[in-house]
Amino acid sequence: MAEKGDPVLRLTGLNKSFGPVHVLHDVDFSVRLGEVMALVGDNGAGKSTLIKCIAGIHPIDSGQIEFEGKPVSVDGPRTASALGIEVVYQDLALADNLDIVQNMFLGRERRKGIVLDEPSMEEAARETLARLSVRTVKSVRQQVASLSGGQRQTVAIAKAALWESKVVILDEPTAALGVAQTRQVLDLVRRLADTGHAVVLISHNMNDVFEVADRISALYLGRVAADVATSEVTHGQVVELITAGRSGDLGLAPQTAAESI
Ligand SMILES: Nc1ncnc2c1ncn2[C@@H]1O[C@H](COP(=O)(O)OP(=O)(O)OP(=O)(O)O)[C@@H](O)[C@H]1O
Repeated sequence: MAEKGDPVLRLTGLNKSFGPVHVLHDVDFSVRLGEVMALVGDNGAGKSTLIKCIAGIHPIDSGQIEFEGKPVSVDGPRTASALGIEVVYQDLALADNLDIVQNMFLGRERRKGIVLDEPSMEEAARETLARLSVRTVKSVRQQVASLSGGQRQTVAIAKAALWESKVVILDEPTAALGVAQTRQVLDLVRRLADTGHAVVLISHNMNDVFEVADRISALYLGRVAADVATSEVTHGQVVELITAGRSGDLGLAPQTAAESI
């Protein structure tokens, strides 16, 4: 049984090209249970490509993916889900015309015989929201169309946490939110890690990153420019890593700072 602090997902020497375009170069990346790992990088650095490789959407060209210490082949989104990897994409993929319970169980409904087991799904949805201390949602039977941006993000994150997931990848979860809603979502991101998940947070917002991340992995033109503890770097250094692939006063050569776990 994996425990908090254990490496759960580890990628080594990952390469990915689209035709002649070599997007990811020998990428090493890992995340542990109980930690928030920020994945940062400029537009086009390869963040989305990397998470899509983890989520089984893009096949990798070379490299290794280990899950709970064992090499795995993530050959499709179902394989990723079965391992316990969930991705919350920016568009959230929630159905407006359905309520929170229906959204959280969409495509994975529980049945009792031939009918849907509504009480059990409702209870599980409520429990998950309570476990994550979500108080902003009044009723789990509320239509998603009636929720604010922050509440929608909360539901999408709780949905990812519902499925015995171990790794939850969040793509810019605060991008469209105001100050108060950002605060709620960041608190939720932290609680997700504190309740034992490994969280990967893609963000362009340095305040968010410094507020919730334990570690930062910076991608620059498809290469890992640094993999460092948040406490060991400044905002300015991370901005340099993102924009120049290195930070003079940090003294890190690409990938030499990657922690071995
Ligand atoms: N399906 C594809 N076919 C060809 N090239 C692609 C494909 N997907 C991504 N790329 C290229 O890969 C590079 C990395 O893109 P990616 O979307 O992974 O970056 P990103 O770091 O997520 O950027 P952003 O912050 O803008 O979302 C870009 O040059 C992009 O044009």
